[in-house]
Amino acid sequence: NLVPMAEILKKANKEGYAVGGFNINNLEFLQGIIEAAEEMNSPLILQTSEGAIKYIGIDYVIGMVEAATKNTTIPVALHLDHGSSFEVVMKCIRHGYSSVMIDGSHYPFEENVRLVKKVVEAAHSVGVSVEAELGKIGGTEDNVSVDEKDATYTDPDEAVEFVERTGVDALAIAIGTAHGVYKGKPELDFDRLTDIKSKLDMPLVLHGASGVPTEDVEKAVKLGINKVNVNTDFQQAFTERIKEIFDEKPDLYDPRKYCGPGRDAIKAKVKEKIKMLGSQNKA
Ligand SMILES: O=C(COP(=O)(O)O)N(O)CCCCO
Ligand code: NA
Ligand SMILES: [Zn+2]
Repeated sequence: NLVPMAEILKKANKEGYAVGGFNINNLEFLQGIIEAAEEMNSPLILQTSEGAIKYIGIDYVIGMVEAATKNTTIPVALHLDHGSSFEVVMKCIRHGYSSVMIDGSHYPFEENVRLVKKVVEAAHSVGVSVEAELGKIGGTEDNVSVDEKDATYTDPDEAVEFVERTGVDALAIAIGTAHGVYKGKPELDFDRLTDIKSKLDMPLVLHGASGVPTEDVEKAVKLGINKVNVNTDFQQAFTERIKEIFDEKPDLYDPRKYCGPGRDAIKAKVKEKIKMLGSQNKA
């Protein structure tokens, strides 16, 4: 049984820690992530991008997550990451997602407000939580892509107006992170985060956390980030372990012999992230 993301993030905001928004790409990601969270007694936000839903199939996503959470004691939300339209959001809600992101950050402000407001009314009417984004983070992942020159930081005053007019449960902000692998060292605008948090004491979300130094993520959490999205680091952990396996045994052909160790690598990396976010024993 799933819980609304708002519940998980309200507690995180109150107690000053962050919860992982960890993307699932296949069975092994789901198993590695849920096992790590259970062993760390941590709340968890499982999330799928639209690309992952296309790859896995939404019925499989729901079926696998149902199996994964059937006997769990930790609170788990199933969240649509970077929902691109009202229609996709409604499809996920209809299939049983407990939380959705509607990402209107590439639209003009008024259009973003209009779209998000519409999603919030529909989602909240059936107890589903909503995340939106204001400002644009850079990088490319799946079909989410923003040129460096188009990346824009979140304006604190705009953020206040945005939240008042939409009623979102969580706001993804742009303070210098980017999706995917960084080219240079990311420089986070901690003053901007402090300013936004002082004006909006609500759950704030950091996207693009893979490749951000641990101490910078820990500082962002201290300053008020309550959800941290991670995908690339887990994809790299999975892939690097499998490459190692094939270096040792190039003639392997049983997928369990390399996807199993890949799963273990994800699990270990998830535990590191949970420690970084401070959500251990917060279930
Ligand atoms: O913010 C993130 C994760 O970013 P990263 O992969 O840099 O950790 N995501 O939203 C995950 C997937 C994005 C598009 O599918
Ligand atoms: Na990143
Ligand atoms: Zn993202």
